[in-house]
Amino acid sequence: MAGHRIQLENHRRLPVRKGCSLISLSNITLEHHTAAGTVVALNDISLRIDSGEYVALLGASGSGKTTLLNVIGGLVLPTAGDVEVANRELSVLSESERARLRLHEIGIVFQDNNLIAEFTASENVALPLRARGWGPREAEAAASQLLSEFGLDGLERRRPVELSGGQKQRVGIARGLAGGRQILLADEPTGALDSVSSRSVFELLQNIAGQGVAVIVATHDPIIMNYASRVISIRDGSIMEDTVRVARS
Ligand SMILES: Nc1ncnc2c1ncn2[C@@H]1O[C@H](COP(=O)(O)OP(=O)(O)OP(=O)(O)O)[C@@H](O)[C@H]1O
Repeated sequence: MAGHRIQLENHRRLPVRKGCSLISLSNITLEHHTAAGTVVALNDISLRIDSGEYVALLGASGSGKTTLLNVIGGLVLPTAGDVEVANRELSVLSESERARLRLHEIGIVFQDNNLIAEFTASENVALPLRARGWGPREAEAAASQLLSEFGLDGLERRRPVELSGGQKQRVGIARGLAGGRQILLADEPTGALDSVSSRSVFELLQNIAGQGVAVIVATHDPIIMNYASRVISIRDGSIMEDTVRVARS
């Protein structure tokens, strides 16, 4: 589906404006205390990410990429430092308030896409909308619209097992954005894909960022360098390099 330009008709158009701070991390440290000693997963990370940015987090295995996504998504709280996401300071929110913030503002996409096997593509995408209290018809209509914008016309009623790896990832991304979330976090979204499907997914994410969403992708896949607008290299829990770049795609 390379070259398919999404319009995100169904996406909140405003107030998502390019260049507004959506994520702000100040002096974040995250330590794990294990029987074998303390592991410093993140070490004094400060970072601001704006709407419309397409950020690639690159680093070796164990460098802290997933931990950083988890901190931004409010799935774990840091040992020290402040995290502000979509104008909310995460440390003062309860776990359920953070879950609610994710439901409204933060989509998360994983390597194995985490789609519910028994649900159709549109039911999977409708899930977060139903959780937000949308009626079934309204949610499924919005889901179908989003799937169509993502080049999945005609596949709405298929179950995950009846979709290719790339199609499943598109469904997962559509679910991540359903309802107009402003932030999309993706952890190795192309880890299980061939290079053609990987390009297509990275291009889709580029288009999504072009609509004002802040897209942050943790990956080992160098193909992302052709698409991301900013590359952050992490080593041993610290930012080694943070480069804003012009995508070449
Ligand atoms: N629950 C935990 N307990 C102890 N150490 C942990 C825990 N979770 C992660 N770590 C450690 O924190 C560090 C960062 O892990 P993280 O999963 O963020 O790395 P990563 O860059 O995402 O790796 P990969 O590319 O392999 O997914 C690693 O040293 C890891 O072993």
